[in-house]
Amino acid sequence: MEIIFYHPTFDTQWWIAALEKQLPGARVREWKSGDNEPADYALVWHPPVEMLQGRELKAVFALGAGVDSILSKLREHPEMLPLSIPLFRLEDTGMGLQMQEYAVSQVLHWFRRFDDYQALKQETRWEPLPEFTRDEFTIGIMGAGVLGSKVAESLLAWGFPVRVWSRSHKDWPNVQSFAGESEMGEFLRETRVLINLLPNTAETVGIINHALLNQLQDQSYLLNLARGVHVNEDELLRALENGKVKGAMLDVFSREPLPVESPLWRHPRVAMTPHIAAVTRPQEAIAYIGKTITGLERGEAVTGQVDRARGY
Ligand SMILES: NC(=O)C1=CN([C@@H]2O[C@H](COP(=O)(O)OP(=O)(O)OC[C@H]3O[C@@H](n4cnc5c(N)ncnc54)[C@H](O)[C@@H]3O)[C@@H](O)[C@H]2O)C=CC1
Ligand SMILES: O=C(O)C(=O)CO
Repeated sequence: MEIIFYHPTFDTQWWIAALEKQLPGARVREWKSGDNEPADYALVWHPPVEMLQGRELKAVFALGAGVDSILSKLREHPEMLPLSIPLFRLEDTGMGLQMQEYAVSQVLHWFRRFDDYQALKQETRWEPLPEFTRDEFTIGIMGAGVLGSKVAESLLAWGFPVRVWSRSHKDWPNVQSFAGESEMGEFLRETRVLINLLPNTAETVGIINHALLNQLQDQSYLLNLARGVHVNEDELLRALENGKVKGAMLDVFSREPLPVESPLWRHPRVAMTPHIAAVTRPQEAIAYIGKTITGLERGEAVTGQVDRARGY
């Protein structure tokens, strides 16, 4: 079995050795421009069109959870990957735990008013503030997929009321579930902390805008863990000014790296990280890819295939 590998930043030689160990009998090579030799599988992140175009592959694996960048390239270059070749993505593979760590630490930060105490410290003020209670801290998670479900689980364990909004209703214990546009308003009305874990699709671009933020409770919080294009950043800044939103924690931005002139850098109630909420964990990713390739070779049912028509 021949596997080609391309990632602009990963330690390719390390990955090749680990993949060959996971899949005895497979020959893994780094794809380089000009390599047209046959291959059965391709493992990629931001692949050049030339790498995939015209190849008779059994499957392509994206080395991340979100496939928006590869799907957007495919819209420009549909010849890069015919629909007959399945595209897989990483399902959890260690990202669920990272998202849980991120979400729990940030929600507790706001819940215990550490943002307010930090602001008081700037003014040298010693001032105990009233406590928040959990019943005024309802968590609303947009996107109830692999990662959204993990985040819901961890915040439930901390005793917060949790609700989710996605395409279809979920029957999860102790979680209120809302689905589709018709239930969006009801979902937002009680939400105090909005956590975004939607995929980037034509339907979700710009979804966190003035109209949506306006339906949240006053003095709400936004945690964006998914993609920057989900948030209209100018409208978020306005909501921060008019009191709708009290604080935002952003891991992802409409342009990355975030340009220095963006006012988000300087806003006192915006915190940020540079798109590190959940990174690809090599061992877990390789175990999943190995298991999935073995399943495909045996003709077994596997999970993680992207629905290209749906866009995620
Ligand atoms: N910031 C970071 O470091 C990372 C960000 N991500 C982002 O997180 C996203 C989510 O990942 P997973 O949970 O694995 O995806 P998933 O595909 O398992 O879940 C997506 C969820 O969104 C819902 N959804 C999709 N379109 C919708 C719509 N139009 N209306 C309502 N609900 C809709 C689906 O029903 C599903 O519940 C990824 O697409 C990626 O962009 C993923 C990993 C790391
Ligand atoms: O896997 C993804 O989609 C990511 O955003 C990784 O950072």
